[in-house]
Amino acid sequence: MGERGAIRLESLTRRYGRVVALDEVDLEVRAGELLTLVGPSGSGKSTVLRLIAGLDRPDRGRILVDGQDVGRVPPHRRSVAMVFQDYALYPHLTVLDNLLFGLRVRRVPRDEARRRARAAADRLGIADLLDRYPDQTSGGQRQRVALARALLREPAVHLLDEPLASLDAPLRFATRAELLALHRDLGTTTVHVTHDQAEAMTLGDRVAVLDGGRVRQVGPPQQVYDEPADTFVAGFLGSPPMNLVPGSGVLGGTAGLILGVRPEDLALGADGPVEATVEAVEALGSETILLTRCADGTRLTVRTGPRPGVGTGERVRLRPDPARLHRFDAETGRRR
Ligand SMILES: Nc1ncnc2c1ncn2[C@@H]1O[C@H](COP(=O)(O)OP(=O)(O)OP(=O)(O)O)[C@@H](O)[C@H]1O
Repeated sequence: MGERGAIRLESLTRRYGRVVALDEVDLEVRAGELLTLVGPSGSGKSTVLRLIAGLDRPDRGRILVDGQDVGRVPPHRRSVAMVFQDYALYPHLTVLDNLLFGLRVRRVPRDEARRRARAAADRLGIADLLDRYPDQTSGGQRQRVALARALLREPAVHLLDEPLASLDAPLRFATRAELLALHRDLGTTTVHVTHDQAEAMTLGDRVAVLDGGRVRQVGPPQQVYDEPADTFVAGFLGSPPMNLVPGSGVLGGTAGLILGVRPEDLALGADGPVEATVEAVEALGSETILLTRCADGTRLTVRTGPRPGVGTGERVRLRPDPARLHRFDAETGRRR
């Protein structure tokens, strides 16, 4: 476990006409690691997965799996299983036959194939659905079937393209925990694409942030959150995003700088140095988001506890945590 499936992308470039989907991407996924890939729509996340799976070819650059250049290896020969958001199950086959399909193709003996399919179905809690057709199951169940099918291939690499995106919130939460447990047990190298902030923060050993076909930052999620490499990452990871204010504005600093402070690092208090007016209050139950505006027009988002006791139109004073102020270069956006 955990010894195979190391991936190395070297200067990977993919253009579609004039669109540069990936621009000289260098990225390493360690054997046994779960890496989450996040970024806005169109940033190139799916393209990374398709190239690793061999479903598409790069214009430039190399893909190494366990040190071997897989550029000329066809998809079915790559030890890679991909799970899509839309499951891609065969509608005319039962759940069991969907699970058996890949094993049959690989000529696994019938009894062994059935035994393995049942074991995977048990593992994912779908053992009582084996005789149903995909359209007789729920979205969450279908997702589990797709995951079970990927498991059965026992690949060196799992590629998951937003596998939880179509699940409702409670199911998503439960399935996320299951995915994590599964990864811990199997130790299969996994690249997980997501839009979801919570998945980005909790699922991976490391997170890679992609924007415009370039890797902006790679690191353990908490580290990327605490020390974003540039204003893009600062604004992308975290919800609501970090407040970014030009230097010499309400957060201090000097011209040529952009200062950043996360909503949870702005405390409400009578002696706070920043004065603002509350424009909107979002009570989320466990916490409250205040949208405020300073006299110079700067908008600051504040995250505070439930029932903060302030309403729309009220004046508040805010104290930024000085230890949690971020400084970026106004010109390059890079962290300073
Ligand atoms: N087959 C294709 N033909 C033309 N353009 C494409 C093709 N596939 C992807 N692109 C373009 O390449 C860019 C990257 O696409 P990709 O699907 O990798 O983004 P993504 O980050 O996965 O987006 P999303 O989060 O919306 O799925 C986009 O601008 C997209 O429009």
